[in-house]
Amino acid sequence: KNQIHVKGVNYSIIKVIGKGGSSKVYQVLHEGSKKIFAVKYVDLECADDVIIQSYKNEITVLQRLQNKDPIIKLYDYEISQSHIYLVMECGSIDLASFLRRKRVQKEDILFYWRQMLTAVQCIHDEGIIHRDLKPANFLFVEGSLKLIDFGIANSIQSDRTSVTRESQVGTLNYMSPETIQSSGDSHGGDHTSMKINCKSDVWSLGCILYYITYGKTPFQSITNTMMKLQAICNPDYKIQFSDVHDSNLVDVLKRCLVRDVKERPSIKELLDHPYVSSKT
Ligand SMILES: Cn1cc(Nc2nc(NC3CCCCC3)c3c(C#N)c[nH]c3n2)cn1
Repeated sequence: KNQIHVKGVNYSIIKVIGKGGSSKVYQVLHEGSKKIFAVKYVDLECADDVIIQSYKNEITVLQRLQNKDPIIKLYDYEISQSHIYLVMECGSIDLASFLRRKRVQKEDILFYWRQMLTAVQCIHDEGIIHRDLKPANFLFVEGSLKLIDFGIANSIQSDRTSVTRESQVGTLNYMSPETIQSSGDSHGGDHTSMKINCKSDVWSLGCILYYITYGKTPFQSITNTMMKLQAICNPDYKIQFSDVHDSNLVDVLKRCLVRDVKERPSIKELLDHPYVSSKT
């Protein structure tokens, strides 16, 4: 069957964009308007109440953020006992796939950085902290980067047929030291403030900017998971910052990748940083 019905509206499947454990994202055509959409399908058959609630929370937040430009548009959705369908705007490519394909021109780095900061600032303003930001969470829609999820429900990986799937899902390369350490005390120990918790997303954004700038993430070369986690948390493990054309960019990277949360800049401070504010 190559048709999807959501709230009685017919969509013809064009292709599968990505699939995760129990979810798929399709590129579809709305016959009536001849418009292209993305439909995210979640199979709830083997989902427990916690998973179902996490998807409902993600939808609630997505609805609440609809008036913000850097957030993916949700046009319609359907929740039943067995499935969830989300009809959303369709992007051209996610940032992870884009970065795998080509190196970013140095003059474009600032453009992407500003858009990522603005998108994450949107969710922080709504009291949402992602905690698992990576390139696959950002999507190009008509040339601008938008955030497609908020780290509430579990994520999806792109449908890459190649066996060597260096999947972005579950990658630790963008995880902040405090997230790694706090996930230890499972008795919900994040008594720290929202202000402090927002900094975890700043660390992840710094890792994404590092990847865009240098073509690899700060700890990518450490393949052993245990060793990687230790290096992320070990202040004696010095992250390398080779010089690039713009010393302001290196300064931004160094500030985002400070292990001490209190020393790490906020999104607001990063938007005021000379790298962002000194250019047009
Ligand atoms: C070639 N390509 C075209 C797109 N477009 C697109 N991908 C979406 N998710 C992708 C699922 C796999 C991982 C990467 C994101 C969504 C989406 C959600 N969720 C809502 N709209 C979307 N648009 C992506 N790659």
